[in-house]
Amino acid sequence: MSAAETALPLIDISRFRDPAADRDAFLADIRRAAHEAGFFYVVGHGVPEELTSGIFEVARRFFALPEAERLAIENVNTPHFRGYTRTGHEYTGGRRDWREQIDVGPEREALELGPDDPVWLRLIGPNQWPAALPELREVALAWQSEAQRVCQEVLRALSAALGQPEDYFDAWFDEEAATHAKIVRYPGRPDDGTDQGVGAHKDYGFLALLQQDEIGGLQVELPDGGWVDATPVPGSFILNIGEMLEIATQGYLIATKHRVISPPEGVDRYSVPFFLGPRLDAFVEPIELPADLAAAARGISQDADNPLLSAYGANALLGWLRSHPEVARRWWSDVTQVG
Ligand SMILES: O=C(O)CCC(=O)C(=O)O
Ligand SMILES: [Fe+2]
Repeated sequence: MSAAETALPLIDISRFRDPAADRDAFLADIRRAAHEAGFFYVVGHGVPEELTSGIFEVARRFFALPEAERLAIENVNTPHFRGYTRTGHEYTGGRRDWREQIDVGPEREALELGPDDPVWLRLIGPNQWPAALPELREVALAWQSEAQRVCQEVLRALSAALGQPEDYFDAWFDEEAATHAKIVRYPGRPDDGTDQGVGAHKDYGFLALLQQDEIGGLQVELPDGGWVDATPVPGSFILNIGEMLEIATQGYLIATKHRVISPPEGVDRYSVPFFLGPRLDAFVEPIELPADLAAAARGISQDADNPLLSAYGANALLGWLRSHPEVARRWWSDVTQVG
């Protein structure tokens, strides 16, 4: 499948630093992709093939481990939403997602918190790694660091495309940035007639990056409410705009809804999404856009069931509590107000 046959735009991010490339043409291309679709393929990213195949290889080995080994790092063990989630134990839009996964965040110790500290600081804490597959840690952290590098490069290109200095957002993405990755397996659809691999949603950080295998199933919502396939393009990542960037641009950039349809019975799909979240204490303020872009800003679409809160930590916590009710019940039942 070549990019010309796909419904979403394709951006070669290496053009951003290439002295021989036409910078204005490149910025116009990435601006259009992020404004119109909010979803695009990225090539020219420089992530070694060894790492992209390595992460799928450890993923296959992890999900093939006996259930007891996977459950040894189940996310209900800690309050930080890290570690393993069994198939059918995560929810989107109130409905069960048919996928199993490991959540990985930055390697940090839990904080000693007092009663006046914001509750979302309790999200910070260590990862859980499988004793039976020690190489997963190294590969996952290396992959995550490359995914963050690519996302930050795309964010710098978007900042420039929006008439801002390239480093406009850099301060939110220091070593305390709330980034995270998921290593996901979508089993073939269950025999109960459902096919929700993951239900329709927007991502709530600044940007998300996705490495998907060749199976397909990711779909992206069109402005008219229809859905298009984000067909796999070998060697590419898919990048999409998150809600924080939609807020910062007053809707000039768009956080597009997407979902995953389960593969057919007997087929597994693997994917590795990465979410570029800022520091938990980031407050997202509107960018002053050039007049022509401001005129094309659509405003922010508030969803009554999923209100946008301004401090990133509050949004992130709300998202985690909704999608992982078992962790919420065990570790967060004292929390009645997140923001
Ligand atoms: O696995 C995929 O293709 C997409 C996953 C996704 O959208 C998410 O986890 O937020
Ligand atoms: Fe997503």
